[in-house]
Amino acid sequence: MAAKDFFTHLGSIIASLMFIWAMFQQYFPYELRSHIEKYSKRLVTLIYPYIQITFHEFTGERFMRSEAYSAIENYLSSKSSTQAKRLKADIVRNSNQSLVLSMDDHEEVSDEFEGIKLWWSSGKNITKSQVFSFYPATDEKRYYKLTFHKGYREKVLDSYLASVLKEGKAIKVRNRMRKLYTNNGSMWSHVVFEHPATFQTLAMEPEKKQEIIDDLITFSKAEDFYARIGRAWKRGYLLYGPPGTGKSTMIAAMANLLGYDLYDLELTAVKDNTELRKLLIETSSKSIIVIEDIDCSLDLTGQRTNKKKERVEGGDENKDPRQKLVKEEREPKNSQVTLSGLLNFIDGLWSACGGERLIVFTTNHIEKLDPALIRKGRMDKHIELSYCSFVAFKALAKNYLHIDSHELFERIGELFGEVNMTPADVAEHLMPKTVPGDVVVSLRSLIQGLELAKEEAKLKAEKEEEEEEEEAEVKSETKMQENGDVK
Ligand SMILES: Nc1ncnc2c1ncn2[C@@H]1O[C@H](COP(=O)(O)OP(=O)(O)OP(=O)(O)O)[C@@H](O)[C@H]1O
Ligand SMILES: [Mg+2]
Repeated sequence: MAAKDFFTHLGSIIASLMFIWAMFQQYFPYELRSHIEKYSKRLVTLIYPYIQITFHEFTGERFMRSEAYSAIENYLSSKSSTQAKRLKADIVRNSNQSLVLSMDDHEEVSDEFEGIKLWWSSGKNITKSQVFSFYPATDEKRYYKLTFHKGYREKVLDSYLASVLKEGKAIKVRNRMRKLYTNNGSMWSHVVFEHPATFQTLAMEPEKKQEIIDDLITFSKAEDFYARIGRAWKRGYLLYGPPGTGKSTMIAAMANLLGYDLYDLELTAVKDNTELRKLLIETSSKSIIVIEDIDCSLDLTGQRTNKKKERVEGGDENKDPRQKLVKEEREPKNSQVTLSGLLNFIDGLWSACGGERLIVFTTNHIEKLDPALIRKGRMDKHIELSYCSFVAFKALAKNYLHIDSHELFERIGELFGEVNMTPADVAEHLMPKTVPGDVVVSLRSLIQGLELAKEEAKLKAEKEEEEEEEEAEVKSETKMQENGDVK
C-alpha cells in the first residue's frame, strides 16, 4: 500500500510538471517539444509500475448504465462495507427490501486475488454542461478505477476481471426481486414471488433433503461443465407422491435456494406446440419452469396420443411410436399441445437461447405417465415425496412448535409406524389452536388424528377383505354352476 501511495504521489508530481510544461511549451520549438513529451511519457510508465483500468458508469449511449460498472458495484459492496470509511446506502427492491452499501466517491478498497493485491477506487468527473438540463446528475460521471502492478497484467485481465464480473452478476441475481410468472394463453404475466418456504422448513429425511440441495447447487455452478460436454444447461426434476406431501412447497424452496424466477406453466391454457415453444423461448435465464400435475394437465400418458394417431392412421399398432410422434408434430397448428411437442422442448431445442433452467414436473400418479416423458436425460432426477415419517414429523415439530422432544413423541412415533399421514395433515394438527403455542394441545390433536386414521384404515382393510371374500364366493358359485351345467 505504501509503495503504491508513493508511486501515486510521484505520478501526481509528474502530472503537475507536465501541466506546467503544457503552459510553457509554446515557447519551445516543435521538434524539441514532441521529444520532451515522448520521453516524459516513457519516464512515467517506467517509474510508475502500476496499471489502471477505468470503468465508467455510463458508456456509449448517454442513459445506458454500464453492465460492468453495476457488476463491480455489487462485487465491491461487501468489501466496501468492511473497508471504506464513507459509504452510500440504498434499498434494493427485493423481497427483503435489504440495504445495500457501496463506497462513496473518492474512497478506496483493496482486494486480493491468488496472491495479487489490487485496489479499487471510486471517483467522479464533473463536467460543466453548457446546456440547461433537468437532470443535473448526468453531468457527474462516476467511475471505478482498478489499480494493480503491471507484472500481473495477464492474470488480472484474463481471470480476475472475469471473476469479478461473474460474482458481481451473481450478487445482483441474489438481491433482485424475483418473479412468479403465469401464462394466460400464450402470454406470461408476473407478480412478485414471495413464498416463505425453504429447505430448512421442508420436512423430509435429512439425507434425502441434503442430496437434493447438493444436486441443485452443483447444477447452478456447472455452467462450464455443461458447455464442455455440449449439453444445454438445464436439469429436469420429477416430483411425485400423494397430495399434500410437499411437492409445490419443494418447488418454492428450490426457487428460494437458487434465487431463480418461477414460471408456472398451465399447459391446458396453451393452444398448441407453437404457442408452447413461444412461451418457453420467452422464459429468462435462471428460472424454474413448472408444470404441475402433468398427468391432469394434458393426457400425456401416451395412450391417448396413440389412440388419436390410430384414428388418423387407421389404427396401425405395429408402427414405431417414435414415428407416430414425429408425424404428429406436423399436424395442423390448431391441435393441442402434444407429448411430442413437450418432449422436443425438454430435449433442448428451445434452450438454444442459453442460460440455466430447471424444469419441474409434479404428479400424483407417476405410473400413469408415458415412460418417454420421464426417462433419464429428460427428467434427470425423480424425487418421491411421501407420507410423513417420524423424522419428518420431528422437523415439523421443531418448525411449528420449537421443540426437539416431548414425552408424547413416543406414542406419535409408534403411530407413524402403523399409519400413513401426509405432512400437510400433520402440519394442520400442529397449527396454533385455541391457545396459540400450546404444545400439548397440538400434539394431542395429532395423536387423535393418527388414531382416527388408523381406525379408518383398519375399517377400510376389513371392508376390502369382506368384498374380496364375497367376490371369491361369487366366483366359486359361478364355477360350481358352470361345472353343474357341464355335467
Ligand atoms: N414436507 C413438508 N414439509 C413441510 N410442510 C409441508 C410438507 N408437505 C406439505 N406441507 C404443508 O402442506 C401444505 C400443502 O403442501 P403442498 O401444496 O406442497 O403439497 P403438494 O404435494 O404440492 O400437493 P398436491 O399434489 O395436492 O399439489 C403446504 O402449505 C405445507 O405447509
Ligand atoms: Mg401441489
